[in-house]
Amino acid sequence: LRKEMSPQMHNHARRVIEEARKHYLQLLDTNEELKRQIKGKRIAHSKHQSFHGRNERAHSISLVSRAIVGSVDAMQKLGFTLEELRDSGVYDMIQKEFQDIKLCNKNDYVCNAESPYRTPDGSCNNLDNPTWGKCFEPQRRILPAAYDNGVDSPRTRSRYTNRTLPNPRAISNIIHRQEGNEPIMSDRLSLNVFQMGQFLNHDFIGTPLETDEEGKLDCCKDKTRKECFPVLIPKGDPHFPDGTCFNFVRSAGSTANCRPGIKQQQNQVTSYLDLSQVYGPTSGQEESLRDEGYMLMDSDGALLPPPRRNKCQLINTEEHCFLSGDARVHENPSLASYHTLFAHRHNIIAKSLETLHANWTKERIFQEAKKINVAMYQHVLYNEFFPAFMSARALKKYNIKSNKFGYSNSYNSTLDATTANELGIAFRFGHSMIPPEQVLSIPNKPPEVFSLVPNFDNPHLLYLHNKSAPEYLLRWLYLFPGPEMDSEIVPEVRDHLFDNDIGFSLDLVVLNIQRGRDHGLQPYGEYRKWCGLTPLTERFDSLVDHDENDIKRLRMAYKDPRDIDLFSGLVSERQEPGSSIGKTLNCIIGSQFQRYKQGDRYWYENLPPAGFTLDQLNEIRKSTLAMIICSIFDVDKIQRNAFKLPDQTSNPMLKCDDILDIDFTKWQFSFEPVKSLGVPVFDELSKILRDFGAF
Ligand code: HEM
Ligand SMILES: [Ca+2]
Repeated sequence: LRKEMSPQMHNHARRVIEEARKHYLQLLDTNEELKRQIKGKRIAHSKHQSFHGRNERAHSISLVSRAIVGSVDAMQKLGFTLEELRDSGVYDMIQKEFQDIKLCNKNDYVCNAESPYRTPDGSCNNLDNPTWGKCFEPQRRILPAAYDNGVDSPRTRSRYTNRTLPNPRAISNIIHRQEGNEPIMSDRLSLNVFQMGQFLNHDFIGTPLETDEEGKLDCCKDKTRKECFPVLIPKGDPHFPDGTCFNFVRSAGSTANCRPGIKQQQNQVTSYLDLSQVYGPTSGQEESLRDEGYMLMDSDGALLPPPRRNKCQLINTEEHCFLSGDARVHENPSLASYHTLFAHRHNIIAKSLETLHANWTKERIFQEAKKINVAMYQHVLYNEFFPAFMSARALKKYNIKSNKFGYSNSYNSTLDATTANELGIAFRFGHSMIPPEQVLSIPNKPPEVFSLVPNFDNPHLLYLHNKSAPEYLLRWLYLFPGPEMDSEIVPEVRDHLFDNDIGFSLDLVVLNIQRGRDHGLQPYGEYRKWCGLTPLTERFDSLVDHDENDIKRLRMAYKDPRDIDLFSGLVSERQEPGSSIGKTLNCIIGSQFQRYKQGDRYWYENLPPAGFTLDQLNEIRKSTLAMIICSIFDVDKIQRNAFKLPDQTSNPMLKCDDILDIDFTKWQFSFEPVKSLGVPVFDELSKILRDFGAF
């Protein structure tokens, strides 16, 4: 029976909502972006402020989302269920109250269905749902959220026993501590799996944090603030002194048309695999990274260009930070070398196109080069990267590998490619593959080894050897093995993450576990069920996909296996035969990457005008990471598959001269994007008709 809401209650609801609006808009007092967003209403007492290191738009969206979720929470506290609030018109009242905020009105998309090129922000990829996969939208969920209060507060208790969940640092110490002096190394995979993994995740997810007016919060001081979820370090910690605390700031939310509901975390990058980490996830950012048809580089064309303001750790006044499509670019030097690689690759493609087409506009050169660059990257991911560590069973089940011939015919406009919240935690499995060092591998010289810790957020290594370091870092990434995917995490990120001069640091594992709880994610066992694997019981022998040693550690950390946090459960899983990761991880990764493929209208194997002619597609299909590296650096030899270690029989070293680049003459004839006609016209119609065969 539906609970009726009395008129008094309605009035009360209105007051609660107005209060929420007022409260949060006051917080926005200093927010320039939001002031632009509020039509016709001026907020008083504006104070000029510069916003260090945060995306203003993401912040505005998160504040509006807080006001809306806050209203829902306040009403729920009065004893109404979410269904009752929806059915009794309270949701409509909330939505109306926020209608004048432009951020809440996203129904005005005019999509060009014939455009051969993606939008930078991912809008209009799905023509029926133009915001699917767009940046600043809420993350998708695989399973419903399990917030303590049902609306937005972190999950802190067992849903089975109601006991408080174990402390994340205690879990980290018990399950994720590295036992030996060195991590266990893979005998199959090169470090490129680690580095492509991090580079790739910055393409599909970027979860902004809640911030205060200054853009910095001290949650160890202000423990009770709504934006805070600090982690107290248990007594007797082997690394951190007693009584210390990790400053954990909660993730920011997003609004989805300001529809009232529970908190959903925001994604401030595009979900699609569109190299948004290179080109930027908004048209404004893309514009600032461009040099007409080319990508901007630094003054001698070797490294990425300088940003307007340096915000990374610089140790040398002649050096600068990097302007890139993603602010995380200098997280470690080998990541920056990947960004450099793909920016250079764009320019090589642009040059080839310009040579073929003197009459093309700069815009067309840029867009076509970007389209080819993204296509090659997608091909490398799905045919080299994933097959290197996923199981053959999962590759098949989730339709990961590409067709050998013809178009893929797999686009499904009902499949939402928006990144799942759960993937943002699950894909951190790569944290167990982080090496403790960064190495410059120079031919015929001993390797130059640098500790990782002083190189977080510091681009200095890239400048070494006259800026040839990106090449030497990459040489290290393909010639050397990476740490095995397992539950052990190197102390460089488990004890020394972002170590500063005064010895303050973080534990990446703690962030992973606490982040999952912050997002209200359900525990590991629930995702096993979703994947069709055997459910967990209160007995530890129900962990059938874990080895004895890992079960021992899990048992020490958790009272009940059903409470095991998603990150810890996944990285400690036994590897599926023929794969470097376990069954549940294969399932979560496979199902999302199927969406990135089949839910992307611009997937490179789709029909033109979004895709390519068959001749062009067949060229793209020759792409390998080795080919891309050979085309940019002065490398003599490289193994065929750069994600796997060289092996005389199965993965031989090849001369770069023998690895042919794609043949750009196939772009002699291309779809002409003519907007005024509303349909694409062709450079040479007969050629295209032959390609299509069927037409
Ligand atoms: C030296 C290497 C790396 C460092 C220092 C690093 C550090 C970090 C940090 C500090 C965060 C934010 C944690 C939080 O507050 O919740 C993060 C998030 C993440 N990391 Fe890493 N990471 C590294 C490599 C990798 C690799 C190799 C992968 C995957 C193969 C990966 C996947 C992720 C993912 C998916 C997220 C979530 C991103 C988001 O939601 O915005 N990371 N990492
Ligand atoms: Ca993207």
